[in-house]
Amino acid sequence: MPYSDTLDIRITDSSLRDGSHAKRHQFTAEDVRSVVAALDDAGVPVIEVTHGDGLGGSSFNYGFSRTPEQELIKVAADTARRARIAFLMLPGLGVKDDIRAAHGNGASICRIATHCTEADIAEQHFGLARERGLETVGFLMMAHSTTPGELARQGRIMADAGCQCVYVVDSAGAMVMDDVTARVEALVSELGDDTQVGFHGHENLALGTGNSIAAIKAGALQIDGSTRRLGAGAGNTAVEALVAVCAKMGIRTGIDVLKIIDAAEDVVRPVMDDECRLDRLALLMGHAGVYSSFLKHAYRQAERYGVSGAEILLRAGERRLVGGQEDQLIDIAVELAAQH
Ligand SMILES: CC[C@H](O)CC(=O)C(=O)O
Ligand SMILES: [Mn+2]
Repeated sequence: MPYSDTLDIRITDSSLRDGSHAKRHQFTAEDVRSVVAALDDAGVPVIEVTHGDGLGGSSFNYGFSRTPEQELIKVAADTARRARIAFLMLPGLGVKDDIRAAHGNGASICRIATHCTEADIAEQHFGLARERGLETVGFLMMAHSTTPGELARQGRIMADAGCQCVYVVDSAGAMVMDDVTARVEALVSELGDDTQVGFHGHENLALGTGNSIAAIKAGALQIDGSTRRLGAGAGNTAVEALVAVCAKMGIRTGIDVLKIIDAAEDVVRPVMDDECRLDRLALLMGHAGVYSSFLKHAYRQAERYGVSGAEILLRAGERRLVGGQEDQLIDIAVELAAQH
């Protein structure tokens, strides 16, 4: 079943949200204006804008935003002519009033993220979003760390709470194609036709595009990416590459291949501090199953305590740290410093 009469899948560009991690949350209103204008012109149907850790993420633990995210959401909504603006929130970090404010500022898609075994903490937020007429998406993060069956059970909790599309989120970029297929198929079979399934990939094993195609073949109708891979870790699936591959495969995305390639080079790259690279630490994240947004934190603590960033990440993987435990990287660095 296609996404709609005109699209086989719907792509959400996350460069102004997941890319916030790579920018250490320093986006300006002008960055958002220029990127949204270019993506909108290329036909990207959904653009996500928020602090990297979602509404309310601007904090000591995650890193303070340069520009208040509600202001960025408003700029995005005022700039987009066709694209819809989405925001992300993690229950507890963001609160219900943040959802109301984002809606008031022009966003129309509410994406709620939980660890992959904790969907129940999002029930009231899905309820509020649906009451307000927002479209809803659920993000089951670190999906590599649980079984397809458990993921399907968690997806059912989200769907029953009002979620209209449940995402398999490969937060650590740790999945290979068969892992994606098994998880997407389990969710599709649990949720049936009433609730869609999505996939959000990271490039830590260089499999973002391949994994996204595996997800589409298994029945996913919504796929995330970031133009120029602007995202945490080695970045997200490159939207321009995914669009080009889909065009070759006859999968309709509604995005103009040449325009999105130009947007990546001429508009998004100049906004980035650096390319999102598949370097030693990023690859280790995929290998050890570490949350992609820990990358900049690992660099910072390695430098601060004079220890190896690679060792910090390997220990984080052994401890199976989850989002929100960024401060544990400090503990690990202190421990390593004491041992050396
Ligand atoms: C909210 C934190 C995180 O960056 C969400 C996400 O994109 C992921 O888990 O990959
Ligand atoms: Mn991500």
